[in-house]
Parts: sequence; C-alpha cells; structure tokens
Amino acid sequence: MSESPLIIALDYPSLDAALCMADQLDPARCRLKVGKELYTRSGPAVLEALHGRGFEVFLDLKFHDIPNTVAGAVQAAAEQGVWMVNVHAGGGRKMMEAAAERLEKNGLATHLIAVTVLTSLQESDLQEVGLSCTPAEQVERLARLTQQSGLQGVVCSAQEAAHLKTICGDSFLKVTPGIRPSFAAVNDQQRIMTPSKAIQAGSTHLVIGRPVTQAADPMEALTAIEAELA
Ligand SMILES: O=c1ccn([C@@H]2O[C@H](COP(=O)(O)O)[C@@H](O)[C@H]2O)c(=O)[nH]1
Repeated sequence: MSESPLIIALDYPSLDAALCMADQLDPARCRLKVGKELYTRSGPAVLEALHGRGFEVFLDLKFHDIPNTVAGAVQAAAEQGVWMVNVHAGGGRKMMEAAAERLEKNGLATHLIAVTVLTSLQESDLQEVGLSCTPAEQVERLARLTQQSGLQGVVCSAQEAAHLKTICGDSFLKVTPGIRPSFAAVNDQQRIMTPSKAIQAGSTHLVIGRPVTQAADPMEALTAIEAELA
C-alpha cells in the first residue's frame, strides 16, 4: 500500500503502452489511475496486470446512469479489486446512495467517490449547460450531496480543496486532477494548481497524468514532483 498522495493517470491507447510506463514506476511511490480510454481498449486485463505488479488502482470510469445500473457497475469494479472507483455526483442522491449501499451490502471496501465539476470546466462552460453559478459554488453543492449520500470523498480541483476541508472535514477525500508543476503545460485543464500548493490547500490525493507520462524523462518529472512535496 502506497502512503504517497500521488496517483499517476495511465491515459494510454494500449495495454502495452500503459504497462511500459507502469514498469518504470514503483507501487511504494504512487498509485495508478485507469480511465476510459485504457479500460475501453484493454478491459479487466489491465487491472489484473497492475494488481499483479503490486499497484493500487483508481478505476476512473465516472459512472452516471440510473441507480440500479450504477450500483451494478460499482459492484463489478469493486469485485475486480480496485482501490477506488467513482461516479458523477450529477447522477443525484438516489444514484449515489444505491452505489454506496451496494458496496456496503457486499462487504466491499473499495473507496467510492464522486466527480463534482470537471477540472477542464470554467464558469462559462457551466453557463452553457444551464448552471448559473461558479465552479466553486457547484463543487460545494455536489460535495455536500456526496457526503450526505454516504460516499467517502470527491473529485474536485485543488482550488476548491481548502473550502471543502472546512465544510466536509479532513477525512473526506479530496482527489484533485488538474495538477500542474511549474515545468508542465496546462493542456486542456482550466482549474489548476501546483503539487505543493494543492497539498497545502487540503488535497488528499493528486492525480497527475501528462506532466509525468508525456515528459521527456517521466522518472525525472516524478522525482521533481516528489521533491516539491518533501
Ligand atoms: O475533473 C477531472 C476528473 C478527472 N480527470 C482525469 O485526471 C487525469 C488528468 O490528467 P492530466 O494529463 O494530468 O491532465 C485524466 O485522466 C482525466 O481524465 C481530470 O483531469 N479532471
């Protein structure tokens, strides 16, 4: 089990490419995240391969459907032994409660968290989908709903972590993508923060993809991030 807050996102188009990166990493230094592209390409085989190498895995499929469907999907993920799985908080209270209850009923210890507002979105994007509020306001609303629904935490940006720490507590997980070390490109992220500032703000886990996986020397990038956090 890793004590590190780092979760490296394996956003690759093939199992071979993902394992090539995983084989350079150390399960004592990070956890790994498997998302939609890699899981759609490789299926459960990627989880078996990463678990076999000793990694804890966050299966980031962001389930969003009717309660019965999401509960079944979350159970299926947990039965594959993943450390963490997620749903979209926008699926609502009944959906989140059904998912949490399914894990509880089956004695599955996988962490269940909910995505609040994607880190690639800013206020104008929310306006376009009919939400007349800031990302911070929507994150607060969905984090409160997530906690009331019995989940262990949220995906949010590090920019919201300090406020969520105040209203939801220290033990409520704040898993934050959109992490950008000073040396990295912003890419398609909007609500970003550096690794050290994110931890200071109250992020419990930092999700980092391209700043490591697309770096000229991924291990050098990872070591620089660890040094920033030390
Ligand atoms: O709000 C969210 C939710 C999930 N993600 C995922 O995190 C990683 C970030 O990768 P980078 O290369 O560091 O940008 C990626 O897998 C996303 O699907 C997110 O970015 N924001």
